[in-house]
Amino acid sequence: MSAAEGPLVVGVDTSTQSTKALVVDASTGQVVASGQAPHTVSTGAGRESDPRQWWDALREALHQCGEAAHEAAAVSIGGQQHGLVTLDAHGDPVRPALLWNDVRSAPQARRLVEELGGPKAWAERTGSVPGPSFTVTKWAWLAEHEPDAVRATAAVRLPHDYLTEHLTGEGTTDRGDASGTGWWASGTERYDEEVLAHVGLDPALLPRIAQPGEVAGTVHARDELPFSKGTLVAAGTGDNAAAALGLGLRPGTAVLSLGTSGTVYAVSTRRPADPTGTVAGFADARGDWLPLACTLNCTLAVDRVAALLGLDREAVEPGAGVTLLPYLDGERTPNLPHASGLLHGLRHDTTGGQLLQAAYDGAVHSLLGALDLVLDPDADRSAPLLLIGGGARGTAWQQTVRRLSGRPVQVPEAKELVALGAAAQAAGLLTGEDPAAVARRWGTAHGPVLDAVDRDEETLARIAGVLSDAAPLLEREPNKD
Ligand SMILES: Nc1ncnc2c1ncn2[C@@H]1O[C@H](COP(=O)(O)OP(=O)(O)O)[C@@H](O)[C@H]1O
Ligand SMILES: O=C(CO)[C@@H](O)[C@H](O)COP(=O)(O)O
Repeated sequence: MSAAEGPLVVGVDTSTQSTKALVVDASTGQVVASGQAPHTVSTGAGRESDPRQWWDALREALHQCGEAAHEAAAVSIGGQQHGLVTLDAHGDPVRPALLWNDVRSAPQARRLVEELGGPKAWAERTGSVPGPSFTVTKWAWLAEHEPDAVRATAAVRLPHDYLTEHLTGEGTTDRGDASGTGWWASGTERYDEEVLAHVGLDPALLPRIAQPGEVAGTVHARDELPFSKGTLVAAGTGDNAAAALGLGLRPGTAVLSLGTSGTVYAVSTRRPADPTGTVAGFADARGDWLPLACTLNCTLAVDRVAALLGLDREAVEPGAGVTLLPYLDGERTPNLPHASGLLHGLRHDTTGGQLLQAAYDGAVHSLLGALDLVLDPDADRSAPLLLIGGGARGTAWQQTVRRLSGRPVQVPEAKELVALGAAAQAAGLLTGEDPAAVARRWGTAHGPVLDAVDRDEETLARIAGVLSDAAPLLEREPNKD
C-alpha cells in the first residue's frame, strides 16, 4: 500500500499533445504518482488525431503510475474540447477525430450562423456563436466532404467522452464539454433538437449528459488497465472546465492558460451570451458558467518562431517597434480562420530576440483583449491573474503577461491543473464534496504572486493598429488572391 492518508483517485488530462495521469491522495491532494504519453496531430490543411492513440496513451500513462493506480477508488477524464469523434457500430473510429484547432469548417460555421437566425440568436440559444472550433460545424463539414463517413457513424463523441466510454462501456458526457458542441442549449441544458435536425444528426447518436456529481459508471475494461474492480468513473469534462475545478475557481478571478491553445476565462453565476462571438458561453462542470475566449496560436506558435530563429524560447530582447501576429494556424480570437503569421516593422537593426519577443506580445495581446469580456462587471480588475498551462513555467511568458496586462500574476505551483481538476471531481464522488471545494482544500492554486508592472500601452496600441490595418490581408480566403 502507498503511504497515502486517504483513498486514492486518478485525474487524467487528455489534451492536444499528450495524455497526463495523476494519482492523488483525496485527503491531502498530494500527487503520489504520475505518467504521461504523447499523441500525434496531423499537419497540413487539417488537424486530426486517431482517437485510438488517446486510449493507448491513457493506458501508457496509467501504467507509468504503477501500483498506485491499482489502489485508486475513482477516476475522471478531462479532455481537449470540441473534437468530433465518429464511431461505427462496433465502437471503432470511422475516421480520425477532427480537433478543436482544425479550421476547415469556417465556411460551414458562417453558413450555420446565417441559417439559424444570426449571431445573437445563436448566443442566446447555445451560449456561443459557433466558429470552426465547434463540433457542430465539424459535423456539417464532414457531411459535405465525407458523406460516407457520416453514413457509417453510429455514435458521436467528444474526446473525453470517448475515453470515459472506453472505461465504463457507457456513452456519457457532461454539461461542461457538451456546451462546446454548438448542439447543447444553454437555457434548457439539453441537446438542441432543432440544431441537430438542421445538420442531420440523430440525437440518439449522442451520449447521455450526466449531472454534476453523478457517477458515469465503473471501470469495465480492467484487462487493459491497472484499475481494481468497482473503481468509480466520474463524468469528466472539458479541459478548461477541469482546470477551473482544479483551481477551485470562484467568480471574479480570471485565469490565463498558456498551452497548445491560449485561453482566458472566469467562473460566472450568469449564463453568458456574447453576440460578437469573442466569448464562448461554456458551462462549467458544477452548475455555473465559464465564459471563455480561446486562441489557436499560443505556446506552439511562439516555440516555432524561436526554432525558426534558432533561439532558446527564453532568449527574448525588449524594444524595437516590431510587430508579429503569430497566426500560424489561422486564428479564432480574433476570428480570422484564414489568417497566417504576419510581421511588420522589420529594420536592419532588429534582432532575433526582439522578433521572438514580438511573437510573445502578439500571442498575449489576443488573450488580454478578451480579459474584460470574460469577467463579470463587478469583478476586481486589479486582482492577480492566475497563470497556468505549460507556458506559465516560462519567464518570458510570465513577464509578457505582466507587462501587457499591468496586473499582478499568480503562478500556481501545482503543474497539471486539468488532471488535478479531474482528480478533484473523482474525489467528490467518494466524499460527496463539491470538487472545487476539494481543490481549495488541497491548496492547488497556491503559488508566488508577481507584482504588477506598468501596462505597456504603446505596444498594445501598436499591435491593435497593425491588426486593424492588415485586416483585408488577414481576412483573405485561400485561393482568392
Ligand atoms: N518551462 C517552460 N517554459 C515555457 N514553455 C513551456 C515550458 N514547459 C512547457 N512549455 C510549453 O508548454 C506547452 C505544453 O503546455 P500544456 O499546457 O501541457 O499543453 P496542452 O495541454 O495544450 O497539450 C508546450 O507547447 C511548451 O511550449
Ligand atoms: O478549444 C479550446 C477551448 O475552447 C481549447 O482550449 C481546447 O480545449 C484544447 O486545449 P489544450 O489542448 O490546449 O489544453
